[in-house]
Amino acid sequence: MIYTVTMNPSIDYHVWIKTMVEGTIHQAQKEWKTAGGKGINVSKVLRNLGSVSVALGFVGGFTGSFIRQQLDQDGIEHRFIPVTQDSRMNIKIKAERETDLSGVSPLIPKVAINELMDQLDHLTSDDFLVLAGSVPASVPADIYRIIMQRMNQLGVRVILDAKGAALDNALAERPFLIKPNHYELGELFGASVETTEEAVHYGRRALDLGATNVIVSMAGQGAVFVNREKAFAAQFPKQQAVNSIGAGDSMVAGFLYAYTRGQQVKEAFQLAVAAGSTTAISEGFCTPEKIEAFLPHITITEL
Ligand SMILES: Nc1ncnc2c1ncn2[C@@H]1O[C@H](COP(=O)(O)OP(=O)(O)O)[C@@H](O)[C@H]1O
Ligand SMILES: O=P(O)(O)OC[C@H]1O[C@](O)(COP(=O)(O)O)[C@@H](O)[C@@H]1O
Repeated sequence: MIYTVTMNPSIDYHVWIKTMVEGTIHQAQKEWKTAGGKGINVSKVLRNLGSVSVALGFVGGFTGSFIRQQLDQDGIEHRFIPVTQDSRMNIKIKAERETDLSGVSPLIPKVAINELMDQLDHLTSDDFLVLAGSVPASVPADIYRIIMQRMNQLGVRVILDAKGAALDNALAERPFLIKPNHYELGELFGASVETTEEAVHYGRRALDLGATNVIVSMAGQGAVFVNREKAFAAQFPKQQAVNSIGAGDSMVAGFLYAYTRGQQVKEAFQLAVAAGSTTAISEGFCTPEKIEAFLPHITITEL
């Protein structure tokens, strides 16, 4: 089974305006509201692709009820732990450029964290665990490292999609896969990662720090995959992004979907790129049909 953990779920409020002018009132042209947060997005894309997963994490208040309802409607099993304060709302303003405003996280009491740990202690070596997204301020900053230490004892493979300290301090626990974007990878090493060569170089340094497989996403410029045996670069024709929110999460889901069906890392990487790109260039998340149509446009080069 695949489990996803979203420590900090959200309602993502996507709103389209013509032009953003600071200090003025804007009339929205279009809007939509979805249950968000990186682990939840991974569960949604896995569901689109036909894979079952269980979504875990903390939700609370009226926003938390919305998140639960949406997952119920989508047919995604969830075992969220309730907290008292409202789950956050993240605003995604789409004008000439995209501007994000991430809301304040609810307080997560220690008892809720212990409950999550109890849930995770039931996982087995057949399971994959996705730890994705930010960690609320009230949760220990090294929670991913702590969870991974426990998962290593159980033989659970962990996919870690985090940045900053949450990524840095968990790498030594040997995540099965990490998927930083090129900024996040650069931040890890205090470097700038702009080119394929730099992505491969710093991706390999992440292997030295403990990661088993690394995908470096580079938005519209492509992506890179490295592990101890292989290195690949993915290229695709330049496209206008329509909605890049969840593109990275779609990559994680695409890789997992293919890998858990026995595909080799090269094919899993290609599917990851197709999933990320078709999410980025469409309004909703990727679908199997869109992925199928996009796959032939991806060139994978072994480096
Ligand atoms: N403009 C675009 N055209 C095509 N694919 C895109 C575009 N922007 C993002 N993608 C796809 O989505 C993936 C993840 O995007 P990226 O922005 O790097 O990740 P994140 O959402 O984690 O920041 C990229 O590797 C690529 O496959
Ligand atoms: O937990 P974080 O890092 O604040 O990210 C949460 C946000 O990221 C998203 O999961 C989108 O992530 P990506 O665009 O990186 O795939 C949104 O749904 C959510 O609002």
